[in-house]
Amino acid sequence: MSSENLKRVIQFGEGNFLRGFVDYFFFKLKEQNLFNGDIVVVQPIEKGMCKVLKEQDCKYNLFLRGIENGEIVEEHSNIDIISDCINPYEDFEKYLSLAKDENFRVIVSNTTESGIKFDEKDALEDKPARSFPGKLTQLLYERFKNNLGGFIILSCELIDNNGKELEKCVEKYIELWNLGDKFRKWIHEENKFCSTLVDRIVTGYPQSEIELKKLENKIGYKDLCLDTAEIFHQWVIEGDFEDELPFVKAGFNVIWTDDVGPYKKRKVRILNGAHTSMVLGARLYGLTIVRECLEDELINGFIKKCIFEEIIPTLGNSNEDIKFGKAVMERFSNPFIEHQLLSIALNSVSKFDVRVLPTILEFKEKFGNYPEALSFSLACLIKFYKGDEANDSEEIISFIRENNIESILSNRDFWHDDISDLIPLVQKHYTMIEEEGMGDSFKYIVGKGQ
Ligand SMILES: NC(=O)c1ccc[n+]([C@@H]2O[C@H](COP(=O)([O-])OP(=O)(O)OC[C@H]3O[C@@H](n4cnc5c(N)ncnc54)[C@H](O)[C@@H]3O)[C@@H](O)[C@H]2O)c1
Ligand SMILES: O=P(O)(O)OC[C@@H](O)[C@@H](O)[C@H](O)[C@H](O)CO
Repeated sequence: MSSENLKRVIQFGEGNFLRGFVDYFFFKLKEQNLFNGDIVVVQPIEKGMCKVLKEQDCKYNLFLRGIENGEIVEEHSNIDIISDCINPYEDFEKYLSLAKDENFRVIVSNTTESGIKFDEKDALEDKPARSFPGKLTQLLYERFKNNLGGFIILSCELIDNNGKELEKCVEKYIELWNLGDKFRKWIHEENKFCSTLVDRIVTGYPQSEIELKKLENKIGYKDLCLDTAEIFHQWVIEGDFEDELPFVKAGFNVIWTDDVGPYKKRKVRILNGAHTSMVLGARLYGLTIVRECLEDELINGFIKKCIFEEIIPTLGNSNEDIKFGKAVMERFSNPFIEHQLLSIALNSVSKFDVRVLPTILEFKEKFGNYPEALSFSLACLIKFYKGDEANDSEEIISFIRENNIESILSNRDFWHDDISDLIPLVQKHYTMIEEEGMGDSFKYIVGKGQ
């Protein structure tokens, strides 16, 4: 393999997750001489970390820590796989010129759940288009006009069918901007939009001063892009590009598959579902990080009830689900990771709608009654949003603050379904929280059914 460093990957997003996951994968691949390229990062929105990253030569430290097979594993890498960071709002021509470099072969993105959206106000002449798919279409069109090959596009956003949804948005821009059938054909024949599922708890820049100082002492200087994460990782990718991207050969837990769906459902329902159903109540109860929840007997019992008595039975109780559930309990107990409840609590209404509510409704269908712990977590969500720590859109927060349980649960913009049948149970739990407090309420919920 040539020692020349080619620019091979264009990465939309410079956030903690991509730096703690995808960039680490490519860094390791290159270390093993299985990949001879660098990554160029594109900042997808106007404000971001590109300037800071560039100021430190696009290098940063990543600390991975956890327990594997009963052993403590700690890994520190000084990641230097990024060769440039481009802010298309400041240098659109440089951004567009990426399309002309034939060595680029891979596009990766993680633009959060809000990123893969079509915006009809975008124009081809915008410098740049506002949305991420708009920017991507501008780049792909430029590449097509230069008669070059297409890309393997790996979407990491935590939405259903991320790759297909991104392709649909590009299709809409082809219509809106009249880019023609030849380009459409090139898009579908030369490019592969892969849906993927990512899994790694990335806790980012340390929030506690003690933790920060400890890590800074290890590296001996201040790194504003310092990143922390667990050791565990899984990347399930639709397609098979192992020949070009030999992640499995490099020892990564990567699964090339025809269908990401079942893996995603398991991960979102169990891991993200457990996070979202536990953090708001645990925060009201006075805890700060995930590990404390596992160490607290009451909250530990609550999480177990959510995962093993409500979520996994709804999924069908397969051995794989049970194994994953047990692994999640271990991952949450990771003694090295400080995962802030408030960071998980961000935008909880939309997370609850996608990660928890489907289990509540399917449980009722399957077993005839609503799951006690998950329904209780909906009462906790409402109580939390009525307090002063909620972090969500102004519209959502004020609606919950100003309305009663009945109106909140009848709001179809939040829940996308008729969940009015849940009103009496959630009302009962909400009243219990108000009258008995969080501790006794958790005791009641955890004790029920034993
Ligand atoms: N942190 C984790 O443990 C973890 C694990 C798996 C998946 N994820 C997912 O990754 C996403 C990013 O997490 P993070 O920790 O890197 O957050 P972050 O805040 O560090 O980074 C967010 C990134 O998204 C971009 N972005 C934000 N809003 C956007 C928009 N409207 N359009 C385009 N781009 C936008 C930002 O520019 C930035 O690059 C989250 O949505 C999360 O669901 C996170
Ligand atoms: O990243 P969010 O805010 O969408 O969700 C919070 C956590 O549930 C999430 O980050 C998990 O830690 C992650 O999805 C694990 O792979």
